[in-house]
Amino acid sequence: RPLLSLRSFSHLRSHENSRRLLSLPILHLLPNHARRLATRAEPSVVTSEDDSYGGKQVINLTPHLYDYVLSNVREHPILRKLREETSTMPGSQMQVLLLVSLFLPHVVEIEYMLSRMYSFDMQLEILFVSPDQAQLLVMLAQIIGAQRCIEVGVYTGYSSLAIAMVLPETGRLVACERDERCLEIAKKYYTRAGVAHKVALAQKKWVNFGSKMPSKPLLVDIKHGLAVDSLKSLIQHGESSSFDFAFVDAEKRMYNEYFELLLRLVMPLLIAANDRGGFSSLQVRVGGLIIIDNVLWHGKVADPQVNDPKTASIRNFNRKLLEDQRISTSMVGTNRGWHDDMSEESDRLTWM
Ligand SMILES: C[S@@+](CC[C@H](N)C(=O)[O-])C[C@H]1O[C@@H](n2cnc3c(N)ncnc32)[C@H](O)[C@@H]1O
Repeated sequence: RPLLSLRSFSHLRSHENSRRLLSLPILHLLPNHARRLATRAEPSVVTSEDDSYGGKQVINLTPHLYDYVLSNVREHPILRKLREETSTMPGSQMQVLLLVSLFLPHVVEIEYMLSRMYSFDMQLEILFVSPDQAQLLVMLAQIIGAQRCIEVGVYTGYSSLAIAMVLPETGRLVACERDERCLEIAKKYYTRAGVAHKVALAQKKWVNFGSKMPSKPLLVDIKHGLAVDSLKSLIQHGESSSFDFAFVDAEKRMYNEYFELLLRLVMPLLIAANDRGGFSSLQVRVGGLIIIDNVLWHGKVADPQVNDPKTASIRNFNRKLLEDQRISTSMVGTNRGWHDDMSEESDRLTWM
């Protein structure tokens, strides 16, 4: 019976208000097949509302089409195992973290507060990249010949494992994650896949950044295991301009801070020359790639009526990148997440 009423919502889906109805958390409570039915009536092609694009159409990834995409992904068996294990993890204990953090008097650092609150949001989010997104990440890393990578937001390690598996033996991935329980799972799979030696974990209290001198690991004090701490530590320990690839998938309101720190860490290949054959101040940045997940934020960034802090922050960040002359950017739509959760608009748009 609930199916019928939700199906009737789906006929109204193109209408703005009905869209919101379908985004209501109630859809999360439905079994997967009910969610699929509730969202099946979507058009398979979307046309830009702006006439100046001449009715430009893009394919809308319907559940059916997305299943087809997923059936065309190469996913390593170890990655599949990790995905299956991660998808059974409960998120229910996370609300408690938010409440506890609000009463901790010594918690003053903004990232720390945000990261506690993040745990609350995590219940509502698709927590890790889908196999098709991982395939794209990996391919981009391979195309640029990535050697030294940073991941901000590891969770149980799906995307970092995918990247580490294609890095050369000399390659290194610095994995920034504040949740030690998640990292335990990640470590298990890094070992299982034989790539643990390529991954340097930026954990609470200390971090092993042994990538420059593998036999002599460098120990750095990290207060909360938070990403900004870790990135700053890398800079302080002389690792600027030594990475070539970064993937950001952690606290959304810290995107700008992550980005600015990563710009210092990710390698600008400086082509510096002038017509007299010497060096000049002309510097051309080529080579480094920073990929940032979730820049559509469940479609909320395009809705002027949504102004919650996280949406506003991502919207400002997107605007800033568009205007930032230091970088080349591209917003790339990937998918809606591999979960069967069809209640949200795609948020997996990525800046590169
Ligand atoms: C979306 S998940 C990452 C998923 C992962 N990239 C993947 O696709 O497999 C985000 C992760 O970022 C971590 N995180 C959130 N805020 C953080 C912070 N301030 N510092 C470090 N990690 C953080 C969370 O604990 C969570 O595990």
